Amino acid sequence: MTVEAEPVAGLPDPTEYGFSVVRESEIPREHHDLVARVRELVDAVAHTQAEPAELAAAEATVAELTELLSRRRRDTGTLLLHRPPGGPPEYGTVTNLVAGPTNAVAPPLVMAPGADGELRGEVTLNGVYQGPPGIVHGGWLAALLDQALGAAASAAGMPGLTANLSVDYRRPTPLHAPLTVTSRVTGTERRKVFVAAEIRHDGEVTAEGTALMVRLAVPD
Ligand SMILES: CCCCC/C=C\C/C=C\C/C=C\C/C=C\CCCC(=O)SCCNC(=O)CCNC(=O)[C@H](O)C(C)(C)COP(=O)(O)OP(=O)(O)OC[C@H]1O[C@@H](n2cnc3c(N)ncnc32)[C@H](O)[C@@H]1OP(=O)(O)O
Repeated sequence: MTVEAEPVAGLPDPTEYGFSVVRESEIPREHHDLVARVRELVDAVAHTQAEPAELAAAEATVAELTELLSRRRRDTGTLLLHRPPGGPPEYGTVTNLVAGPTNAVAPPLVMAPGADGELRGEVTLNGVYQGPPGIVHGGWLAALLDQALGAAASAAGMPGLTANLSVDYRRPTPLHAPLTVTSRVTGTERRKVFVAAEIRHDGEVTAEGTALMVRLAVPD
């Protein structure tokens, strides 16, 4: 494959384009703790068989908390700046659906370089991510792969948007079980970055995907 793309030497400062940016270290520990609790809450709400009066009491309590937390909100597009040791700075969104540290819907998936030059992450999904009984929803697996694929391009200094994504589901992916996600860049051509990723359970590939990421064009 022709190698014509070059890593983005220095992305422009996103704040110059109207983005808010937070560093990972700026998110208080208490916010991480709250997100972890809300993840448990989402799972509890999904599975509860509480009595109607208990449900009504819980609803009132949650409404109060929502009001409290909504008094000071971040911009939805706020970027999270991650500075991996030895790698280029990477931007994601702080509320990214798959990896956002403040998004209680995100498992989250954290990808980091492995010994073999791949990106690697571990994730365990609870019943909130269910499709068929006991099995992870295929759309969610596609989301995990998309994130891992985008992260591979970003970690190589070539962040972009997914232009296309192809997923093969090889085996049912179990809930409540540790999953390993791996991804890497397989080739580049002008602004096109070709990437591949896998999800494994117990060493066996349950889903794999390839994507074309088109590198961000730096605005004039
Ligand atoms: C300003 C400072 C910013 C700082 C950084 C900020 C943020 C960082 C952002 C993100 C990166 C970080 C991590 C995110 C990680 C994961 C998140 C998951 C990924 C996503 O969730 S992402 C959302 C879903 N995604 C979209 O929302 C894309 C919608 N879409 C478009 O925005 C355009 O469609 C685009 C940009 C894709 C291309 O548009 P474009 O105008 O820039 O480029 P163009 O069309 O010229 O294509 C160039 C070459 O790609 C070929 N090409 C294009 N499309 C193709 C296709 N489908 N199949 C085969 N080839 C294709 C052409 O044929 C040409 O090829 P060739 O070079 O050979 O001529």
